[in-house]
Amino acid sequence: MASISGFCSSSSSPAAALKPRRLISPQKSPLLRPIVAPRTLVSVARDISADLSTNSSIPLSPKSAAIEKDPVNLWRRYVEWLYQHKELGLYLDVSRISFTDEFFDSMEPRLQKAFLHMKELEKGAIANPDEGRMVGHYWLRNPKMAPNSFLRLQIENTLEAICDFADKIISGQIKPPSFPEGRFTQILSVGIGGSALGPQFVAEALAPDNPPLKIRFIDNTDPAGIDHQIAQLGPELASTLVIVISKSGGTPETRNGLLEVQKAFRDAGLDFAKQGVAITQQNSLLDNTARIEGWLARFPMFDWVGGRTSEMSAVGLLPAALQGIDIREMLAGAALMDEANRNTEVKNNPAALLALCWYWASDGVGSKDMVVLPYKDSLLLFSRYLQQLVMESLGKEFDLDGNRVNQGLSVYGNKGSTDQHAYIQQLREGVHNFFVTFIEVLRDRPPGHDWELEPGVTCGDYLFGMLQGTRSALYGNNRESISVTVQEVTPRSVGALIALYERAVGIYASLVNINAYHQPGVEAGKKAAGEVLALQKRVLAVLNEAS
Ligand SMILES: O=P(O)(O)OC[C@H]1O[C@](O)(CO)[C@@H](O)[C@@H]1O
Repeated sequence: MASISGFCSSSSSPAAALKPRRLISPQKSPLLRPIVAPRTLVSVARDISADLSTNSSIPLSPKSAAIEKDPVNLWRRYVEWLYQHKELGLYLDVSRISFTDEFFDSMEPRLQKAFLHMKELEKGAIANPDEGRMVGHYWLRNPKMAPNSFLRLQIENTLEAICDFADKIISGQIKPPSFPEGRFTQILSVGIGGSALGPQFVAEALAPDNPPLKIRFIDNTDPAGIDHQIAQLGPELASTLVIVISKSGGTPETRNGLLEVQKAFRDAGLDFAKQGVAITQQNSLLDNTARIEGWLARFPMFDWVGGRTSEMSAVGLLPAALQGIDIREMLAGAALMDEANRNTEVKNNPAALLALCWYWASDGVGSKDMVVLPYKDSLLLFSRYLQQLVMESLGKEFDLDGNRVNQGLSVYGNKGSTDQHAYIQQLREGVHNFFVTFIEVLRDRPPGHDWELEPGVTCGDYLFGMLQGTRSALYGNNRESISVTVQEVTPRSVGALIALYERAVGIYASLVNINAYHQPGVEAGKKAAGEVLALQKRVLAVLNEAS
């Protein structure tokens, strides 16, 4: 590709140069390995000075009895189990999940088996027997791992095409047809499920304050919602790029969204085809429609990428690139994380550690929900994104041997410290049916922008304090938690987070012996909806005949 502008270029992570304020130097602690999430140290120090054993107001279940109450032992557990990815600046603290050594030993052979499954998957095994397809989202960030050169080239060429197209749209080389002096200013993304959640999460997390193109989403068949999005665009409909995303190319909600938008274009006297872009599988209904109608562009969705793991395919990369997000950095972060997750030593494999914690916390049967609490506004949609990734993958009626297991792991969450003033009350004192994942971001603001709103205290210090305080208060009442810490929210760290959870889901599915890569339950709902619509048509026909 001739010219790749900033959003597609690869550069070294700004996190490398990060020096957050008021951080404890790791060198000051002889117990620490070279890099430790420095603010986490503050929290451990805080726990050492607190007598956690006096906080418990709920009788201990046998499992809760494993919760480490001695602050010094908790500290040792933290040091022993802390996972650090130095290049990514990512830390995983599982010390507040109280799995025992016996549990760990008993899971080790199953984890080794899961690693073999993942290896087979990456080599191109048919991992979705229902649909007879491979599951290759890992190849998207490391095309060399693709099982053959045809697939490798497909991935590389698509990435080049995305960068090239985004470059031309942003630079104004490709112009809106009825606006020859201007350039495209808006994206209207039409898609649902995996064809919306990743792009929504990434837009919220990474889009700059003034992106080259602003993005809006139609992700439902709610007429009022659709009207609202179109009304908000107003005259800018003329400079809107409409990206219709559907792997299957036949999802009814997405089709309806497309028909509604096409009508809005007709009403405004605009030629939709010249502003329409399709992301879908080759020869799908959507692909054929876009080809026959001569849409502005078409990008492929591969059959070996599932909707919920499609963020690093054209589904996520094209909208991100158009918003000025460095997609090569996202891919680099994901590739680094994938590499870490190929480590067969469990302690050094963050996805395996996560899967192990989920299994312990939910008894391997989903008995507890996963509450995801990012303490960063821009990560607000992470839990919503994870909801599909985790629940559509793990929520299965049968295991791989055909036994009825009704597996799953429920995910919900919003953000800290906002939720402190909503449902944390119940988490601390109410029904004990969850474990928490805290997502901590060390960087408060870009360097040079912070200020002290009280002597010695910034706004970000409050956020940090709320996270540490909530975690300690929950732990004091036998509520377990995992903490994931990143230096800052960058394309690289977001790519790494996505890859971390994708792999953890794959490993967990293997631990509980289910197929993570199909969604038969969703099909049942779609079929039932089709029957309702068919019935409505018959009723209308009868009424029309009668009148
Ligand atoms: O991209 P498509 O084919 O429109 O599907 C959208 C979503 O529908 C599902 O197939 C079922 O809800 C999801 O797995 C998928 O992400």
